[in-house]
Amino acid sequence: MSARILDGKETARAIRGELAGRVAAVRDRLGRPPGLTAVLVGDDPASGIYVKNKEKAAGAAGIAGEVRRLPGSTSEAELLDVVDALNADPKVDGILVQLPLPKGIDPDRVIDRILPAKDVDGFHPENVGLLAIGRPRFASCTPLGVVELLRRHGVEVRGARAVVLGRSNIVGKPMAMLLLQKGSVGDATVTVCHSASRDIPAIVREADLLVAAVGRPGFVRGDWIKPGAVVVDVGIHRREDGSLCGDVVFEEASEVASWITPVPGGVGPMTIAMLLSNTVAAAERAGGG
Ligand SMILES: NC(=O)C1=CN([C@@H]2O[C@H](COP(=O)(O)OP(=O)(O)OC[C@H]3O[C@@H](n4cnc5c(N)ncnc54)[C@H](OP(=O)(O)O)[C@@H]3O)[C@@H](O)[C@H]2O)C=CC1
Ligand SMILES: Nc1nc(=O)c2c([nH]1)NC[C@@H]1CN(c3ccc(C(=O)N[C@@H](CCC(=O)O)C(=O)O)cc3)C=[N+]21
Ligand SMILES: [Mg+2]
Repeated sequence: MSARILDGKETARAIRGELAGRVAAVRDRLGRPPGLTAVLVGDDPASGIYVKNKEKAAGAAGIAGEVRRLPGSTSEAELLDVVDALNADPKVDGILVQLPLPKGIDPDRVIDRILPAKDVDGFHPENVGLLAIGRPRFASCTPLGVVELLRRHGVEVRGARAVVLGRSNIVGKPMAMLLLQKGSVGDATVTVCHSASRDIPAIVREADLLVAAVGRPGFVRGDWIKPGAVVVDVGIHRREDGSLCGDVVFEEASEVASWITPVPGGVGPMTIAMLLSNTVAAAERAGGG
């Protein structure tokens, strides 16, 4: 069997198109477009690429996207001042501080400082808590993108045995929480694996839906996949030849799965689409809308 492709690039394009009407309505009501500011500290090359992609996508959707580039020598206090200024800026609906931050800056202190109503990454404890109790406001963009990608391809999650590989606050944990939500895109039976989990291949073999977010290239092999399972690969790694690959050996898994995400062109573009969608939602709520 050859798996069908969960096309994140095309789906993200469609979502950007659908946001246009909402962006126009915000412009009418507020007299300005939705605003998103990404803060990039230091010059990590991968972070630089992601932030540039976000800026481009924002522009394509009619959102005023700005990048604040700060030197790697920036102190935590200086970064907190920048966050305070963005919190107070009425033209900024969404704030994103690109992770990882340089050593010496505590990411938790920075995330805690972002106004929850502008936290379009969905990393602030208030937004994480709202998701955990089934009242999501802003959910983390990557897992939200996964769920939206599945929904738009008609992939049924309800009742499925889902296995999430990875428990990070950005991907694994919120992914598990979204799949666990009551109704609509949730209602899965969720297992979460991490570095202390025993016999991961055996756990993965039970999965109807697998989400791989371990950050290890080629970690998941084809013979771990249950025939007909849905495979979502969040991992992204640059090979020595410059090409990209995921946490799953695509060539093997696509022989067994029913649906699979490619890398690139799968989860990555959906992450950015959800960031834009969260930003438009923040703008819609701004000024009492
Ligand atoms: N496409 C996109 O939009 C995005 C892609 N990514 C990519 O997704 C991947 C994961 O990102 P992120 O969650 O931030 O990564 P982290 O490194 O923060 O988390 C990795 C998780 O995987 C677990 N893990 C690591 N090694 C193993 C192992 N050998 N066996 C079992 N579990 C293991 C860790 O366990 P423990 O907790 O025990 O340490 C941890 O929970 C990366 O490749 C990243 O680049 C990330 C964000 C967005
Ligand atoms: N505060 C914060 N929020 C994030 O959402 C965040 C972050 N920090 N730090 C890093 C991770 C990683 N991440 C990606 C976004 C887009 C692609 C993406 O566009 N990927 C393309 C390819 C990109 C390329 O060509 O390199 C694809 O998969 O097709 C990938 C990864 C967001 N993250
Ligand atoms: Mg995100």
